[in-house]
Amino acid sequence: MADTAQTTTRTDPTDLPQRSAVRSLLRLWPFARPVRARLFTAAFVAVLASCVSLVIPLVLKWLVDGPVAERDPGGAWLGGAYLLLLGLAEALLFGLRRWLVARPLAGVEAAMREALYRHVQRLPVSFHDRWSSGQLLSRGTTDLQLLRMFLAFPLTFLLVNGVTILVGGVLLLAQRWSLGLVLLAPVLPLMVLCSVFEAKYGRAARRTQDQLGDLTTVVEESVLGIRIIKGFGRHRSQADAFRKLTRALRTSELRKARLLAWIWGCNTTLPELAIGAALVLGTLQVADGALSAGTLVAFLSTALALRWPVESIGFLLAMSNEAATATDRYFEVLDEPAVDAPARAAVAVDAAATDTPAQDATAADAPARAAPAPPGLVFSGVQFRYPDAPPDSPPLLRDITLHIRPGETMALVGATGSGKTTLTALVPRLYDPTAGRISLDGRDLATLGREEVRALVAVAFEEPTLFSATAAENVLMGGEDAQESDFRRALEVAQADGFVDALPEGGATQVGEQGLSLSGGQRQRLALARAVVGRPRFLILDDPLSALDVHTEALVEAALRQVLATTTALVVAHRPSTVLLADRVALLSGGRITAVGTHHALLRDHPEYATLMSGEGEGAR
Ligand SMILES: Nc1ncnc2c1ncn2[C@@H]1O[C@H](COP(=O)(O)OP(=O)(O)OP(=O)(O)O)[C@@H](O)[C@H]1O
Repeated sequence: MADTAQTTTRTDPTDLPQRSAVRSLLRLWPFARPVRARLFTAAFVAVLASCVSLVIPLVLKWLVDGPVAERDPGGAWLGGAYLLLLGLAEALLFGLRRWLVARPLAGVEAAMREALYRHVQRLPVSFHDRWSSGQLLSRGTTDLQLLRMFLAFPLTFLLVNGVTILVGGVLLLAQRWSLGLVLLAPVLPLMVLCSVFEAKYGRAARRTQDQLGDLTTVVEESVLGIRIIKGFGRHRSQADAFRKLTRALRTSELRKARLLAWIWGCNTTLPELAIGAALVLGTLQVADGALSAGTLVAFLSTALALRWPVESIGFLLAMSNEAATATDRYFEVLDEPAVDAPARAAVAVDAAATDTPAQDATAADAPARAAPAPPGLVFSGVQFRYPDAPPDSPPLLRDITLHIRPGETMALVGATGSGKTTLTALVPRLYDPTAGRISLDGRDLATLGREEVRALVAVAFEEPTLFSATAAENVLMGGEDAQESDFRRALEVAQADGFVDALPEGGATQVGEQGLSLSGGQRQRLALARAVVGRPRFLILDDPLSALDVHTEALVEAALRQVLATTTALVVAHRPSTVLLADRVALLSGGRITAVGTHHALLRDHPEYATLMSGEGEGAR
């Protein structure tokens, strides 16, 4: 996880490339496009409402210079009625705007969340190795909420305020240009201050949102690892880690608040000073008889009507910046290439990027490409290095050449950390080899799409992962078209039928988050049932019986033997009992397959294998 800090927890936003908030926000267009008609109508309605508010000072001018000056009560009532109607119209228009955007924007948020979730499912495992779950969670929740709020509020109001300030400025200049110039004097300095604010706030927002992601990771790990935390009494250290992050987040939030207070202060003070100066000048002009009282009232009412649009600009810019940061964070995930497509071209590129001289990789590949691969599961000159491994380290797997014939079961044996799990992970294309080729019944794995691979290959890992669903749903995940009879057969193979039937609602019983309401052995048996339910052509089992007691292991092995007889299987084995399920055994050592043969032949001829099987090698772990 060393890279996580670099890739996903960018707590130093100065490392980030300079970005334009507008360019970032424009990337939202494809999602906002379907509701563009509503968005534009809502913006138009809001502009209209704002312009209505600017008519109010003009009615006031008419009222003061007309009915009030002429002491005409009928006119004054009429003026009052006009003002009431205008106020009502403004309120109704703003209400209409809100109604227009609320529902479609909830839809935009849902569509973006769905797109993110779908994409995350399709991303390679190497992506998930690098990214912490908290960073993904915060992008799918808080960041998307920020985006919905931006589309609902700041996006419209930046436009509305801009138009209001423009129209108001023209009205001010038209009413009394000299006073208008006094009022508009702060516009330029405010624009400069706002652009400085925007740059600073953008960095602060990025830092905060990344820290929120880190915090989510800690909370999630604490919840999932609550048994370990309690078991080892790690409450205090966990709480310390949490407190450290919350303090860092608090510091960043305070910085944002300080910046906001600063721009809010400037946006309030400078216009207030200008209004004060205009009031003094205007009063002097009224006293000199150069200006009517009605014009001064209208002028000042217009100026006051412009106060909120000017003051709120800092706040709207802050929200827009947070939305731009949220957009960047969202697209950082969405821009990652998925692995649906066949990877043959990628393999060629990756091979060139490895430490192995290009001609070596090509040499290893060449025969495999020239001759069609035989049926079964074939590894030809396969090389693999984890993407985040140090660049000067040798590949974890080198020149793996192995042929598992159709219907054959091959056990894979090797010391801890020798790369057995990694080798098996290449078959369902959780990772792609950095060189060489794997073929399934003569078809190059790298030319198969994800769906095709899933249809051919099933896996059960040493660490069984279950989902918060029913026992049956967990098992049936292994075969889309599986029937009730397949389900029963899979349970029998995994010796899971007894305990599943004894659950309160049988197969329909919820197994709890990650299946934690079941024992380790029960989870492992359900995972095994999931692997065999779809009658896969190729079966990959990574030490699937490790959590079972000796008696259950013997029963599962007996049933598994029948399944293995009809499929081509690669089984990672640590114990002789599992090895005996296999027709032949491959010994993985130093990143290579150093021996292939029957269990007894290897025991006789290979001291390393004999040591591993005797359990002495395990002591070296
Ligand atoms: N996602 C990863 N990124 C980088 N290195 C990894 C990753 N997963 C495993 N490794 C490294 O690859 C090596 C082989 O790991 P692997 O899990 O394949 O071994 P194994 O033979 O299955 O071990 P065991 O028998 O203990 O299960 C280890 O040194 C491990 O640290």
